[in-house]
Amino acid sequence: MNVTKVRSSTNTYKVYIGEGLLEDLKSYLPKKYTSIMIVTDSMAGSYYLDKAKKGLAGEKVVATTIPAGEKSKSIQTFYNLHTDALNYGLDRQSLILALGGGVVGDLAGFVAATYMRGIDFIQVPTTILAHDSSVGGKVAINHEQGKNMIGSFYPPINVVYDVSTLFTLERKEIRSGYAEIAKEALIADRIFFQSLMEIDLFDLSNDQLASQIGRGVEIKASIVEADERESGVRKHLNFGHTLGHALESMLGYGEWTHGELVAIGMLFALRVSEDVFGTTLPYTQLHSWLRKNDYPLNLPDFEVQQIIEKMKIDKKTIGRSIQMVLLRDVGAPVTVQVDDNDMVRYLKSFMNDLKKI
Ligand SMILES: NC(=O)c1ccc[n+]([C@@H]2O[C@H](COP(=O)([O-])OP(=O)(O)OC[C@H]3O[C@@H](n4cnc5c(N)ncnc54)[C@H](O)[C@@H]3O)[C@@H](O)[C@H]2O)c1
Ligand SMILES: O=C(O)C(=O)C[C@@H](O)[C@H](O)[C@H](O)COP(=O)(O)O
Ligand SMILES: [Zn+2]
Repeated sequence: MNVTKVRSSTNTYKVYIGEGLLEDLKSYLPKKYTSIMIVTDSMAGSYYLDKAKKGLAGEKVVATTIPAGEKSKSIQTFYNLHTDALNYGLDRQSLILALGGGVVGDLAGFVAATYMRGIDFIQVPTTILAHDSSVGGKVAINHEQGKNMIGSFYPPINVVYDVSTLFTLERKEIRSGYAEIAKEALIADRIFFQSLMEIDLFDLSNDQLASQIGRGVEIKASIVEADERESGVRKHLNFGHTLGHALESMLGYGEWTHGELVAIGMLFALRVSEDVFGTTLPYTQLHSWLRKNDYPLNLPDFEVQQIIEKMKIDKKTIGRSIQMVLLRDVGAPVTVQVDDNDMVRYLKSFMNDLKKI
């Protein structure tokens, strides 16, 4: 088992990564709770809820299941979970346990952050992408107008990542998770990035998967420890997200996965970086790898001005000015303000390039 410690302003928590951890889930709880409410979704729950309950044998456990998918990161589901917590009689000594991917983790974490002004929660991620979402304490729900617009920084008390859950993931979810791993590599580790570009996502060994997730978690943990509240370097974890989040919201949440759109956002950010810094970056290499692994790159036609308006609804925006995370080089990210006129030009040229290949 691999254990990474993450220091936050309110607590230090551990990220346990290993196989079969669900079977002994209880041993990762730091104390006795009056009750535990497991929040899961219809897909993750169908595979792993019974296992998680068994791993908590002897505890007072209740469970609530939300519909699978990004649309559940909504104010309505958030409210329903508060109602469930009240109906189940959760008190300030209760625990919320998020069993699922980033949707469950972000949503249940935000419920924990707000229920009775905050109760403990534990992340039990079951997707590859959730190596990113379960670490760092960003919890949120979406607003119709923008991603993660309603939320908080609220660290978990621990993260228990049973990687044996990952073998039931659908292909598009493997792709989605690996887009965030590629992001971590691009902003922090050139050698890691090159090694990723050699893998076939649908022919991964257990060891490859565990070590690549482990490296992703290391990178994420070191950045969030340095800048928990995103006043500086944490913005780099948003590489690819300025466009990615805009597209997610324009496409209506859930038709495309988060990672698929972050992947397109990263290609765009590489193109803009090349222009801004007059350099050559691995755009073509990333593009070929995305194609080889069947990432969808066929965006519908959007008005460039509409995309720009959406990009402005971003937490990095200052005034009305778009801030993008760019790369001076692989492993050398920097946040840069991009002028609207330049953005029109960049987007038009990028959308044309995407159509050509
Ligand atoms: N808080 C953060 O720092 C952070 C970081 C990255 C992404 N996010 C958020 O995470 C969300 C995306 O997370 P996600 O990609 O995990 O999506 P998700 O939670 O919707 O999971 C993807 C799909 O996989 C299913 N699933 C989950 N575990 C499974 C398993 N083991 N086997 C089979 N199917 C399984 C789910 O039911 C769902 O249908 C987005 O909302 C994104 O904004 C947050
Ligand atoms: O942890 C972070 O910081 C990130 O930016 C990680 C991103 O992968 C993630 O999608 C995050 O939820 C985006 O945050 P937001 O503040 O742009 O909503
Ligand atoms: Zn992300």
